[in-house]
Amino acid sequence: MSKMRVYEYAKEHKLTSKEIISNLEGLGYSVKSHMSIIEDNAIKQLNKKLKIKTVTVHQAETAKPKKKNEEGPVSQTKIKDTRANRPTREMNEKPSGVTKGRQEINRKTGTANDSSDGNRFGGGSRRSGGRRNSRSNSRRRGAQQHGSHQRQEIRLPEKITLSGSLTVGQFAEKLGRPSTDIIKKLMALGVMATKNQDLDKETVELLAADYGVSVEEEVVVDEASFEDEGLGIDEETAVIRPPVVTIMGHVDHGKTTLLDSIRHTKITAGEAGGITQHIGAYQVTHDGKKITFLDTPGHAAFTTMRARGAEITDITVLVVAADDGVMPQTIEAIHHARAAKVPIIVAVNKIDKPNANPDHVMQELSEQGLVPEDWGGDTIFVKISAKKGTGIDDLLEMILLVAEIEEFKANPEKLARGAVIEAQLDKGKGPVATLLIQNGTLKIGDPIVVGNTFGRVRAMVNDVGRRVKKVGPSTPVEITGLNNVPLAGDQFIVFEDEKKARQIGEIRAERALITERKETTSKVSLDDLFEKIKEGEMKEINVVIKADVQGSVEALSGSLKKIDVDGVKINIIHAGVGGISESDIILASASNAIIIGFNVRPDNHAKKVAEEEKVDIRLYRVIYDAIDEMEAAMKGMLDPEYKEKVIGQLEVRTIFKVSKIGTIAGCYVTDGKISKDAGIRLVRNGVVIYEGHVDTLKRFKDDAKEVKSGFECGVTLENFNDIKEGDTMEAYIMEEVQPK
Ligand SMILES: Nc1nc2c(ncn2[C@@H]2O[C@H](COP(=O)(O)OP(=O)(O)OP(=O)(O)O)[C@@H](O)[C@H]2O)c(=O)[nH]1
Repeated sequence: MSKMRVYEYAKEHKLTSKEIISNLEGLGYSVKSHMSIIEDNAIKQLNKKLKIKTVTVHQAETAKPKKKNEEGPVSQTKIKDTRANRPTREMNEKPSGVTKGRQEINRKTGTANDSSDGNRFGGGSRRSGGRRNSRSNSRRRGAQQHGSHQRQEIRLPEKITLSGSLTVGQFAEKLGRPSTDIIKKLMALGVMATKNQDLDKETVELLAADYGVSVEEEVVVDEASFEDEGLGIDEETAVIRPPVVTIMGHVDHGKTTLLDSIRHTKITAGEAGGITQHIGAYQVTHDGKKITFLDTPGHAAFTTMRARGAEITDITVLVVAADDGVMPQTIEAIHHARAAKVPIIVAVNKIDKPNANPDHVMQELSEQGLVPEDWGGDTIFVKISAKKGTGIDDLLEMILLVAEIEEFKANPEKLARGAVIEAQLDKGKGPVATLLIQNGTLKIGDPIVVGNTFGRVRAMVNDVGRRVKKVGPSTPVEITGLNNVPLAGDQFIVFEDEKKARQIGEIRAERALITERKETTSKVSLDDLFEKIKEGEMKEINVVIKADVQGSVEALSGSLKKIDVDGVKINIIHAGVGGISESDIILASASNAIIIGFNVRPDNHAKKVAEEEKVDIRLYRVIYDAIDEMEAAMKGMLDPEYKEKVIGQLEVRTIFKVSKIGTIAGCYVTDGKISKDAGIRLVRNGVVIYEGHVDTLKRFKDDAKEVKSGFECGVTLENFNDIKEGDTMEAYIMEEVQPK
């Protein structure tokens, strides 16, 4: 028997590398990793042991503590006891509305601003009490001996719960007291309140304290910030999911070639025959196991996703060309993968090249801390030729091996969660987004919130262009049915009902708008603007874009930037979320820009300023209308090319000299026509002796716009009187050459 690696032995015996490692360790061997070599002797011992002890190993496995993605069930509410005993000082810091009344309360009752005195509302008898409200709760709840409480027969609750604010009526209901009691109490304290008036948290707490009732604050989990919850992976029910792999490396080292090579040789079994479709990610099957590859190589995309909070990559394949070695972007890629704590597999590419030097690559990478297993390290190196397809199977096998060790898991039975890989606006389909399912299963019809937009999954198409009805974890799928275009890296969540999805989607859009507004108000700078205008000679149209959500802003900016009509481009000087404001108008006015509003309108003040400043505001509800109109406007804006078109010929038959007017040529139109706005070339004996414009054109005594062939007319020329009988006139116009 010869020696073999741990994973090879595991594969042969249909066990996991982990199991083999723990068995070897049980036999007293020290094993570094799944790539470690097992010597002949150990194999013999292992064979012997496994026959007897396989069961034990499994038991040991199940008893192990859970490792990754360990999260408890997501609880909806957390109860926090805020005990109604707040320092009076806080009240004085917030003098507004109902809250303001409490300041007066303190003055009236003469209660000291001191938290040790809990009886802020009580008046005479209370003031001498000096007890802390929270401590006196039970006594008061019981006998209700003092003041108005004596008359109340219904027992007060021990505590009430509060989330946000309560109306007077709601508060009364919670206490089991008539609203009038509460209103009276507030009145006594100098606050005039109606039943429907909102009481803020502090007021509720103070009133409750006065009744000796404690207040528990219900902290509702903010469902609109679903990113904060994590993916909700439940280890108890989680099952293994395919790994998601990103390929990184230096320019020209073969990332794209590798992605293509894997895709073409390994299209998901059963899906062969489908039409390869670029949706930003694809899945292949190797040894009956799936692997998902993100189709956008390079760390820019990887980092953009991460910057947006989406951590979708499980494994990084670092491509290094064997004929070029470690390059700046190779090192960058290592840093990015490390920052994301993603395991790295090195693919030493282009080994088919005569000058390939894989050892050199290994040595250079060792210096970066990626030491090959053969050299005692723990980094997997695979030698490949992406071009020739060499070593692709080995690479896939290593990816599956790492996946086996890492145990990437998800709960297919849950509602789907995940991230956007890419998204765009399709002319026919509307917003289209490729989603990667990270947990749960996504189904047609699912109400979904994606980034700051929402919708209902209308259709799903997989990476080979097939329509699918549901997709599980680690699967990329292109969906339609969203209201707007999300951004790559945005996260998504499916809700049970559409109403909820809409509600959450709207909250998120609103929040994004507020954040955006805060950011943009400080960004606008006229100085920058003038700098930009001074730059270069290139003709460009300045545009300010305002839209309802960030997705639309980006979709619109992206499409407008792509418009290029004979070298004239659109220059977006400012783009933001929110209504069109005065500052947008001023900006547009100063930079001679057009404002494009998508699903937003200018407020009245902005409208007025726009009129004064003569700023053009264009409002659209369909992104494509905006783009089409801009393009058309740009065609009109180009310096038009003109060519002359002769429209008529005239003969000068008589001359009238009129002192005040000058020379009137009595003409006959021999061909075509003459029009008032035509250009005229006066030709005498084949020589052009005048070129200019018609001054007056008359039929008998009346002004005429045009006179056609076969008719007579009187013509005077602009600043020219030397017209003679027998001259001919050529009438022409300049015609714009339409751009193709
Ligand atoms: N001989 C050989 N050439 C290869 C191999 N893999 C890629 N190439 C060639 O290397 C060049 C660059 O390959 P790409 O796949 O475009 O490299 P990339 O890393 O995606 O490059 P960027 O997209 O520019 O970052 C192409 O001409 C490929 O044909 C290989 O295994 N052997």
